Amino acid sequence: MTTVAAYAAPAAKAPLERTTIERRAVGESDVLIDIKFAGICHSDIHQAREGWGEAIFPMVPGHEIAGVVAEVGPGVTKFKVGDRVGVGCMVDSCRECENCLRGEEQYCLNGMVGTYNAVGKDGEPTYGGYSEKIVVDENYVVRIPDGLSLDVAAPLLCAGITTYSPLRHWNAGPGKKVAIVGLGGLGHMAVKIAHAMGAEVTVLSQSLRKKDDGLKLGADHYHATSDPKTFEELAGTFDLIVSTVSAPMDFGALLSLLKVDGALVNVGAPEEPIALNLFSVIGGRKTLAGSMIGGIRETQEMLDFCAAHGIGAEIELISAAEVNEAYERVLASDVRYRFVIDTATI
Ligand SMILES: NC(=O)c1ccc[n+]([C@@H]2O[C@H](COP(=O)([O-])OP(=O)(O)OC[C@H]3O[C@@H](n4cnc5c(N)ncnc54)[C@H](O)[C@@H]3O)[C@@H](O)[C@H]2O)c1
Ligand SMILES: [Zn+2]
Repeated sequence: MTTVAAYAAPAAKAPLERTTIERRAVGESDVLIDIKFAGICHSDIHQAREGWGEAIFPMVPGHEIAGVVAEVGPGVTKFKVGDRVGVGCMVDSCRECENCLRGEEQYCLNGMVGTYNAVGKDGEPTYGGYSEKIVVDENYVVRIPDGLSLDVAAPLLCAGITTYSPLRHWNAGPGKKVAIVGLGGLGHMAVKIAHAMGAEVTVLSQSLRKKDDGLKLGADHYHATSDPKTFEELAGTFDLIVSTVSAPMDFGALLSLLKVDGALVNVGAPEEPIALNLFSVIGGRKTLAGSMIGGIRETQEMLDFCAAHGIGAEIELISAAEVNEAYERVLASDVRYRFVIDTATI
């Protein structure tokens, strides 16, 4: 076991504070990673404040982890000391169910093991990336390509894969009109990735406040959802809409923007349910779907895609002591576009 410094929420809604945690000894197929950077995902805040239900405390959030391999177990074949690596939202799964076997471990029928706020196969709680080091089985670790700096790569491990996966699955690409709802951490990655895939990209944001940024990120069009004219003008326009909004939205209004056979894919995880009039999917044979992160193989594919297209996150690098302030700014939609903790400051 190794004692490492970390930032943890001691209880629901309590501010995060510096503490120490134990990491397990490096086992047969484990790698020990020196964490360099950890992104702050809105899911960290939902969980640290028990917005999704009862959680495990103390909680060390962080599932956008970028670092360097410091030690490998005797059975490790994929990584060596010094490799640049990432860890996302899961650190284990059953490896035997049909979903694990086809590389979609995020949908493990026996429950994936979350990077934090979960219990590992050893019966111990898992602790996430707001810490100096982490020990992870090599099968749940991905390689960060040389062309990507670790700081801008960290958010790809959740925000990147969560948007890449549905964009791929629903075939975003040339000739497709794709709308991204919400221009936060996930939304800004979705814009960059959909643009790189060759789609015609529209941002649907609450206001036009971030329009210049959105166009620079790769959007072709930018509209405010607070303006009723947006919904008149864009009715029946899109093949695919990806919603990244962290609060309940009017999904009926978004569905009206789809073409016949279009799909609205929600990746946002609001704490409250929504009400939906089902006539909004009947008319136009529309699909309302969801998507959760991506499998390990697809996460590697996404990192390679991002490196090939020169895509990293737009980040604001902060020290660990600034994490509570950063949470408030995320909640106030005041982030451009991902806070990343420099873990050397823990
Ligand atoms: N499906 C998954 O696998 C997955 C993975 C990561 C995050 N998430 C969830 O996705 C959501 C977004 O995460 P993020 O890290 O990008 O958060 P974020 O805070 O960076 O971005 C959320 C965006 O939603 C906008 N927004 C908030 N309230 C709104 C409202 N009422 N109307 C319109 N827009 C509104 C914000 O302005 C912001 O642009 C969170 O709920 C998070 O938990 C899901
Ligand atoms: Zn996340």
